[in-house]
Amino acid sequence: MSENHHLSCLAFGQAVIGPPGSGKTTYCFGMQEFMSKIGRKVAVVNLDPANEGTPYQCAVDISELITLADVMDNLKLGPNGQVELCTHHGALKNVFAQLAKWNFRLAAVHLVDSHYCTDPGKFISVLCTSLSTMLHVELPHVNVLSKMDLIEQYGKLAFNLDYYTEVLDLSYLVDHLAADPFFKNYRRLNEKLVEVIEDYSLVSFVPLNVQDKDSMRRVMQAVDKANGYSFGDVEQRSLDALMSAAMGADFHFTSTLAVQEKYVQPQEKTVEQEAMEI
Ligand SMILES: Nc1nc2c(ncn2[C@@H]2O[C@H](COP(=O)(O)OP(=O)(O)OP(=O)(O)O)[C@@H](O)[C@H]2O)c(=O)[nH]1
Repeated sequence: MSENHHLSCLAFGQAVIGPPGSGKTTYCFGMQEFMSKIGRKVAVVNLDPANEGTPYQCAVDISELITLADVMDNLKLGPNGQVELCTHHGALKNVFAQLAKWNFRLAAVHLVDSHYCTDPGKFISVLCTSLSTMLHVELPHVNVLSKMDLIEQYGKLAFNLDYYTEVLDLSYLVDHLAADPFFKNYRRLNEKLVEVIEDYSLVSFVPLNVQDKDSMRRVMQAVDKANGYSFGDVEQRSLDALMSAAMGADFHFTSTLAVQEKYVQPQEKTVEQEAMEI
């Protein structure tokens, strides 16, 4: 997405991937705006022919070359299959490998809807998809929990936010799931799945709310670290100026606890907890 002036032969980029509706278009639009504001040269390339009427300024749009209808007709495919492109199919991986040959330093930015954290079964499945995407696309990788402002839209979190972002001891998640009579019979399967995730020890998440500049900065810096982009003094000064104008002194997205306090409703205390505090 962005160019580094000091290394004219290199370009740095984010390969934004994730399931349908996870917020990729919104993220590209927000990141383009955010980076432009701090003086970074940005070009967004749309590689999804099904993506119509993108809100961001597109430097290259694949739908000018091929449409979804053409692909479906020629290859006898249905309209779905977005996730498999990242977990199984070779096409996307080949595109990234070619871009690497052309000196693009890419990091994958994998977005998943944060409300999956409120359902332990879905969260295990998100962990599996994230891990197989990381292993398949073979790029430096940043997993992002998108739409933080909607995290508890469909239910409450059973654990603190850092439990989900840091992917801490998953046995608690399995226990929690086993308490549900529907999932009781699948305990062994879930234990094995989380064992694979823990053995690799690769998956963690950065929380994101695209409306929040501090949150965008945190994701941008995680991606910069992943793809090796380093910026100069001028950009740092623009970033400092933007951030000081953007947020109150009391809130920083760098702390997961602060993010939790902002977006997660406090748990109701039990009588025992109230008594302990007294
Ligand atoms: N509240 C809130 N809504 C968001 C956020 N990010 C995305 N959305 C909404 O989520 C919906 C899906 O977002 P998109 O950006 O279109 O998702 P996508 O991954 O590009 O979707 P596909 O192109 O269908 O794969 C839209 O209605 C967005 O407005 C966010 O941080 N907060």
